[in-house]
Amino acid sequence: MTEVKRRRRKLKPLEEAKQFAVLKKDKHGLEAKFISDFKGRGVFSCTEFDKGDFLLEYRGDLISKEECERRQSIYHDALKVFLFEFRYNGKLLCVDAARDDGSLGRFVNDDHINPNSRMKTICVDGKPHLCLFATRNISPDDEITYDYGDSEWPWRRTTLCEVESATLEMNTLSKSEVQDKEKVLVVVMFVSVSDPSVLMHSSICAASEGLEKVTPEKDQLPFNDQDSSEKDISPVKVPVLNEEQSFCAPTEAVEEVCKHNVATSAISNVDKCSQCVGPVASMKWFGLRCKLCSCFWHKSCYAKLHEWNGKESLQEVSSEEDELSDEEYIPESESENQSDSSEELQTRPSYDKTKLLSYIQKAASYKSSEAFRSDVPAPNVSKGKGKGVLKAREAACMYEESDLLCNEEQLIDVETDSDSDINGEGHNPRKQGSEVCRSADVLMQSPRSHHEQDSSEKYLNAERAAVLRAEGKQCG
Ligand SMILES: C[S@@+](CC[C@H](N)C(=O)[O-])C[C@H]1O[C@@H](n2cnc3c(N)ncnc32)[C@H](O)[C@@H]1O
Repeated sequence: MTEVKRRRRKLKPLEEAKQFAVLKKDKHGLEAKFISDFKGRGVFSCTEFDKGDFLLEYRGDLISKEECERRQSIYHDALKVFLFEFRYNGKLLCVDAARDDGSLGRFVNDDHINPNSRMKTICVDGKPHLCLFATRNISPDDEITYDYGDSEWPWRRTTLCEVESATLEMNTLSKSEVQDKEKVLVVVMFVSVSDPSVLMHSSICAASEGLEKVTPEKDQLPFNDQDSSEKDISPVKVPVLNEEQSFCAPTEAVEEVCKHNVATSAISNVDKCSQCVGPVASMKWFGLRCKLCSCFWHKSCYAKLHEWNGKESLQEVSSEEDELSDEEYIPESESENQSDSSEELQTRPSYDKTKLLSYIQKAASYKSSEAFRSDVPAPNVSKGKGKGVLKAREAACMYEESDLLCNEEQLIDVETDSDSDINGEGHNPRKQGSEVCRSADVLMQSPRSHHEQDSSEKYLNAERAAVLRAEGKQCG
């Protein structure tokens, strides 16, 4: 909070205007707000929480280590930050929260000095859920933070020593400039990484060294009693992925892997154009998003990149979007889900429709009953199996948090130690893959009702997930 308040005083008018605009609010007294271009969004309390209270779940697809690595290789850097790797029962797993499902867990920032919460795993039906609990009393307006672990995260490099060496290297700043704390941040960003957006590129490798086991009151848990099976997990010592793997994401590699399938989209200002890494000022901007790899571009940048005649396609998008230029500032602060209109373009540079269709068909032909919650009916599953996938997801989205059940003794610290295998279980990717994919859909619930969510966006998300599954062959 201190940093936030300090930064707030020095903000320019536009920054000031967009800072702390509420982006999302949940019903449990938390909300996501934009903090700064440097830190992005964060989660803030809008009520009192007591030490030990459950705060939120880090929701997303529960995937295997192999699938995590695969997604890392195709994801845009801005999405990699949502891959949360942890060790559970001797297995390396990952929760991928890249898809914005409306939940707030994906926006919680790191604080290794004075965090106010801690991540634990809660076992439900043998599947881990990452849940955040308050480690001290939290007041309204406090930012919720936890310790991402003992990696050298770039944003932690704000010591004077680093700044001084940065100054020497750059040989451009005077001593007095370095003493300005506001500039210190910029210097560190500039020296630590050549591209500031790389700050958003690291996977979260959760560490929980020295964490004690916590047993909260039953009513503090997001789940009710069911299927108690306590897991003992050793603490983390090494991050699962080293920085090189986590931070290395050349655009060229993404280009090679993905035959982009772009759609016009309202894009959050923390997501930058893959080509020019802009814009820096808009709250939201209109551009193109690849539905497969989730790269973003200005239309003009994309056109240049692919020698594509953007104008031709622009005629085919909705008139509402025609009125907006690429970098146009959109003053309203709103939930991304609400505003993310994804209208597919008719003309695409390298879109292989047959291939995409075959991916979706492959995905649909998986045992869908296994791939989704067994207790979630898939109403009106008719015609194409692809549609069935969508319906099942919609049904899953209707479930509330309280529909998931868990015993209080199922609470376990999150750890990412790759050395230990407590239960002596061998790593079985295939079995694990099918297990985790089913579980992934348990986790894919939205706190909003399915009526509130834009159905076309949900379809696109389901489609993208189907493509990812088909490519990964993890859910067979
Ligand atoms: C899971 S995301 C958290 C939400 C993120 N702020 C956003 O707006 O999407 C992790 C990313 O947030 C940023 N972040 C987290 N903690 C931070 C901190 N203490 N200072 C600056 N940036 C931070 C980093 O870019 C990191 O890669």
